[in-house]
Amino acid sequence: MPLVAGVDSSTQSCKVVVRDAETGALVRQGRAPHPPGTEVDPHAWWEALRAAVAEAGGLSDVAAVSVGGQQHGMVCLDESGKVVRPALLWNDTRSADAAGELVEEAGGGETGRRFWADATGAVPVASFTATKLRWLARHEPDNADRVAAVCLPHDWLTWRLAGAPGLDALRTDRGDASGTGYWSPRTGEYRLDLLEQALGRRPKVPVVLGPAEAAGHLDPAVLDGDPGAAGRILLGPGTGDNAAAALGVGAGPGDVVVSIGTSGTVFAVADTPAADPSGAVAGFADATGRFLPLVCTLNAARVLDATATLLGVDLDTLGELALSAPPGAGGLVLVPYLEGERTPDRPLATGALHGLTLGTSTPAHLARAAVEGMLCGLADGLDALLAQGARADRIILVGGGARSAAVRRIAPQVFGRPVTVPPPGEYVADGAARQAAWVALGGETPPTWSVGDTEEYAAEAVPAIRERYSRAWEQVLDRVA
Ligand SMILES: Nc1ncnc2c1ncn2[C@@H]1O[C@H](COP(=O)(O)OP(=O)(O)O)[C@@H](O)[C@H]1O
Ligand SMILES: O=C(CO)[C@@H](O)[C@H](O)COP(=O)(O)O
Repeated sequence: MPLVAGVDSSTQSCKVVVRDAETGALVRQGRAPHPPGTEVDPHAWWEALRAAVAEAGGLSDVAAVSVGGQQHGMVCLDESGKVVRPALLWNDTRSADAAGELVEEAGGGETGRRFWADATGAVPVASFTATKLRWLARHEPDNADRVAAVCLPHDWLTWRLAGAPGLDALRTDRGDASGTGYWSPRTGEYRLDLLEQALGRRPKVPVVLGPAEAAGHLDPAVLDGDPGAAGRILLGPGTGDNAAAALGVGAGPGDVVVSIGTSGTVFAVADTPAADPSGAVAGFADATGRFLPLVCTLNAARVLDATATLLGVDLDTLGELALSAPPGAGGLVLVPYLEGERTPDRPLATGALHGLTLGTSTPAHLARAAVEGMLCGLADGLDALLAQGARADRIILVGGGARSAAVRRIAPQVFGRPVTVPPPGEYVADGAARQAAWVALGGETPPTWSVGDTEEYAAEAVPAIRERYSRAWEQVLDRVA
């Protein structure tokens, strides 16, 4: 039984799974935390990956390994392959003005947004790599001048696993390339003109591999591995974490995945590329050769973390409190823009609490409002996805937040549709492992793995929750400068 490994280098932590390549059975796993903040030295991801791999029992017996990673992060390398500055992550909003500039330069307004949606599948927002490069050019010109290559978190980790063999060896895949702002999912080509427009020069970019094309071999020395493994362990192309999650849950036509991690994402696997000039839906590519129209919010599981901290309770108690309050929380609405927001595009916004009365000033009402507010942002994302032609025959709920019973039970009330919840698991790492199995075993499609027994959560829709939220979300303050 050949084994394969999958890595999820996500915002908060690194997770590694080792699975049977043919059946998908879980053999062993490990995890390690990432540092907090929206600017992170990539070496911290490397150390976390090493620790998670060690906890998972090493990689010397696997046939292939693939890395799934948080999307968009700007990893700049100099001529010698050294990291130029800490990476700016997808949730770092300092490049909001840069996003506006890029849209203006393309004609501004509807014209500018349509240009970018047609050229790259998505309208620039602060999350995308291109806007971070523009920020670098404006604010750190000396660093910008040193950039010889730019890549993404998963590209860099794959390259490190290969032994960092020179900038020409950088590899990526369609899924992650589609979040840069300088690659077109429609043509499958880089738009180096747009990269140059953003940064003022054309650094090297990773070669974009096909869905099951190997990125090289693991250098056993880098993980203190068995030297006998040299040249034997294949590296998969890897992909962005959402594309990996789609592979991990086996999403197909008619499925919409809602992932509640640090980010909240709502996405579908599609046969045709999306180009939404409103900017709500990003027309990404997936990890199988298809497309991944996606809506992303900056505020998801951490809204629950923050509310639990505010109330001085743990996450389970927060969930119990939320379920003890009535649907709609008696009119209390939490607008959850704790990190600014990406969808809607309000990078400077802060959160707000509306509808406080003596009656709603209870821990239970606040807990309920937090869960509902977070889900309302995702429900708006679902509507935007449906407006772009996606079908939602089934909604699959994953991510750390899906471990909350309150989230699972309140989601159908807010979405107005039942949700399907696979067993708790690491679906990004699983998707990366499934990609690795595809690379190791070959074939036209990835091997068929079962996710196990899913649970269905159904409930009567409570439209009043979203109606009240829709009147509240615009009424927030921007953060103090
Ligand atoms: N039982 C739970 N109830 C609510 N949230 C949970 C629970 N367990 C984990 N989480 C949330 O999961 C989040 C991490 O999710 P994860 O999908 O691993 O994030 P990321 O991929 O962005 O690093 C944490 O912010 C935490 O609040
Ligand atoms: O920016 C996006 C998608 O466009 C985020 O989904 C990141 O990919 C981070 O994901 P998590 O760490 O929250 O899973």
